[in-house]
Amino acid sequence: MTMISVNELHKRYDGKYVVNGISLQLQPGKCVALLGPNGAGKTTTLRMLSGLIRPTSGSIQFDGLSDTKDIRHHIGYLPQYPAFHNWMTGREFLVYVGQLAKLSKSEASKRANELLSLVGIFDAGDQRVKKYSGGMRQRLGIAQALIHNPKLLLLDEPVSALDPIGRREVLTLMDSLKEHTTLLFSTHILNDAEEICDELFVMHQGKMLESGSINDLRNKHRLDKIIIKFEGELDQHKTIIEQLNPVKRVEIVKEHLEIYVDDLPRGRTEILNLIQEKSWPLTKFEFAQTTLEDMFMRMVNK
Ligand SMILES: Nc1ncnc2c1ncn2[C@@H]1O[C@H](COP(=O)(O)OP(=O)(O)OP(=O)(O)O)[C@@H](O)[C@H]1O
Repeated sequence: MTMISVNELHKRYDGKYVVNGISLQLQPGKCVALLGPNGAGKTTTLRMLSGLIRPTSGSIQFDGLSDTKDIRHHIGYLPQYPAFHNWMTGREFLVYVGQLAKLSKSEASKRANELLSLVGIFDAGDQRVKKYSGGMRQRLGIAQALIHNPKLLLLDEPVSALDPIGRREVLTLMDSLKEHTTLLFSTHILNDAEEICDELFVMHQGKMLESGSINDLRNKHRLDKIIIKFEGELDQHKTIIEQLNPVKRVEIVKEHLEIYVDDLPRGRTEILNLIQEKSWPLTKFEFAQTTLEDMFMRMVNK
């Protein structure tokens, strides 16, 4: 069964498509990261999924429902920059949000207690929000998003603004929430995605570049490379190496040549033969593999 199914979603601002035809499916019980550099269109996508803004075109189906009004009851959303009433205590804030979500005062109060303990700030429940650390504020933000017991939790860059301690606290909390709800969160840091998720959507310039399990994507982007270094100029050597058959691409990185090959044994033999034939003054010859990180960094730096 699919929890949310998105087809050819577009959003246009000022004549420009900032989300440009993305399709995705989210299964219940999963934790999925929406990964992309700044400006990729992650926030816009999450806001469309949460029903806060309307798509220019395309469809979003939630559990078979097609009306965006219905969707909102099932979705909890934490914006990138959540706003709190700083003069309230954490508990007062959650009771207030609970009442906005149409809970009675006593239900809201019970729910506030449950959530304060779920997100690990029960002891700080009677402190004013203005005294909270960044990590505590995000945890309160997550509690707020869970107030109506949503089936799907959307978190927009929940750890990006936090220091390492806050980041750790919130990632640990998110990891534990996976048992209760389906989780989709945006980030521009692959490590965060890998730490708690099994699946990735990779966005860039409004498009979905990749999607799938982190393991599958790792295997897909694993390419062998040979790193070599010579004394002297590299440009000429690069051009000659590029002519070899097993060589797919050559890059100059920090005075090294990085040679991507699709057949490592053949690539190694042909490159070594060439070096010998030309008597190039070799100072380094090393093997490595590209990773998902490399793919992401190349994409971001394009
Ligand atoms: N309301 C708006 N009006 C005009 N342009 C917008 C609006 N909202 C977003 N954009 C533009 O859409 C593009 C995508 O923005 P979005 O915030 O969705 O990206 P993002 O991947 O979440 O990036 P970030 O991590 O920086 O928030 C950006 O170029 C942004 O300037």
